[in-house]
Amino acid sequence: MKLLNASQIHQWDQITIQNQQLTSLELMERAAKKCVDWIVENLDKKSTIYIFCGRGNNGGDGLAIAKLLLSLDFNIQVNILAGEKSSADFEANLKALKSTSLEINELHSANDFPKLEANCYVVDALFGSGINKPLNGLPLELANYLNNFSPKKVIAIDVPSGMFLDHSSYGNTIIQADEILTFQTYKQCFFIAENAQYLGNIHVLDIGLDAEFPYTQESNFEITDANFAKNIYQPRNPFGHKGTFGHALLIAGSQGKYGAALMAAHACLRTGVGLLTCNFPEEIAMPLAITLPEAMSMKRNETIDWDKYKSIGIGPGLGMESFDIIKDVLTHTKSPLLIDADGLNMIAANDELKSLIPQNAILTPHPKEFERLFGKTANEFDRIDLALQKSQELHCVIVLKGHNTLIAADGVGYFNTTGNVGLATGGSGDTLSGIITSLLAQGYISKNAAILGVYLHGLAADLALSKQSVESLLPSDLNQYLGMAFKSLG
Ligand SMILES: NC(=O)C1=CN([C@@H]2O[C@H](COP(=O)(O)OP(=O)(O)OC[C@H]3O[C@@H](n4cnc5c(N)ncnc54)[C@H](OP(=O)(O)O)[C@@H]3O)[C@@H](O)[C@H]2O)[C@@H](O)CC1
Ligand SMILES: [K+]
Repeated sequence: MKLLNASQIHQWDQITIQNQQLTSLELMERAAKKCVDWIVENLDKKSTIYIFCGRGNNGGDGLAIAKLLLSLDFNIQVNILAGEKSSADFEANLKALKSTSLEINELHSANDFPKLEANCYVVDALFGSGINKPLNGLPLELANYLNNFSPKKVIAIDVPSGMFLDHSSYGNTIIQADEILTFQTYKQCFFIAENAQYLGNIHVLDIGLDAEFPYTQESNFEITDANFAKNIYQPRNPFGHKGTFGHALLIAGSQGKYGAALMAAHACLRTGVGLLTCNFPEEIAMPLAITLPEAMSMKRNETIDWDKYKSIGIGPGLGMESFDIIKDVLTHTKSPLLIDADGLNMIAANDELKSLIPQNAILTPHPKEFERLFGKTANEFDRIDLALQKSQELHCVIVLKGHNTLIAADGVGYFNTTGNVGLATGGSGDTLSGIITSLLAQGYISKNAAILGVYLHGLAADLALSKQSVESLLPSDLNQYLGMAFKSLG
């Protein structure tokens, strides 16, 4: 699913109004009704709901919500920012609300802020997709007031006020949401870790916007959900033999980091590779044979037959002392390549190695490794832009690992939607390397191996939560759930 920017979302609104022969006020009513359905189902009617409205259409939504809640006998209190300028639909809803018995509190200064009851709810309808500058003045004071109070829940309408949809809000004040009721589609800002503290649970409400419009739009960003993964999944040929599913070579492990190599190998096997050869330190050849008898092994300094392998994965637990082997691989490989961890760190420290990265290689840095490779950026949006730029320059795929891992390929960024914080532990990346190396060996093109690998890795972690908690989850647990993750694609 494409992620649209703020201006495209605004156009989407207009196209829907045209194509469905609606008024914008009717569309607003539809949006408000969806929010109210959610509120009725999820909030405790006994607690007061304080609704804070700006004077644009986000504020208009807030007023339309207030009108509906009033008709359902919810206990509400409505506050609007004082000001001259307002949208037509805001004015129409204000007029309608003023015709009821409800008293409306106008906020001219901080003295007008209501005293919030303990255990109340706050609906944040100050600014939505029309935000065009950081909060300042009275809205800023209000945001600080609400953030300091901590009501039972803050429900943001469309986006938390103060958050830009498609560029960085780094360092700005944003109203902290517990629940976000967003219209029709995810917004790019929801996938950015620097916004994490302001984002709560995100609920996408279908308000029936024009179904065709997103397909007519150019976008540099997409999200990879179940449908996306199903489309790129290649079901296993029932007549296949071990040669059909590729022979992978995994070059990993060093003293003190043997586990990384074993975890990568295990995940590689569980992802369906036909054959796996492990180039691991000699001292773990025996533990490997005992724990993963399906894997073959070779010595670290043994000559590699470059024609033999359908994919090579290098890096998990490799250590920084393996310069010769990474150089050898970068120079000679004829197979699709995945580079992770110390493989990346050695490249970052050496310009010659950097110049040898082959086309279509998959690089899987975490943010620190990314910084070592490509430099520091002022914020996460810039880092993502840099990943897109570097993936084009180097003709490779960059998997920027994080809460919503981004796969940068061909100038497009794909945000992954599976996974949980249980993955934030040593070994997760090694498991991911094994999975992607396996998919490469099975003939997936680099971009699809990276997208599907990241998706399956996250999904296995989500499925593992049926038995584990986000605290207890171990990367090696994922191997047991890769089977279920694959089954969900069939
Ligand atoms: N898309 C859809 O499908 C649907 C959208 N709907 C709703 O419409 C919302 C978008 O509404 P919107 O365009 O009227 O903008 P909104 O966010 O209310 O801002 C209003 C004005 O505030 C101002 N302003 C900006 N930043 C500021 C700041 N920091 N401090 C102070 N002022 C600031 C700025 O005016 P300016 O300052 O430029 O004069 C801006 O024009 C959307 O989020 C959703 O809730 C639904 O109703 C139906 C379906
Ligand atoms: K809002």
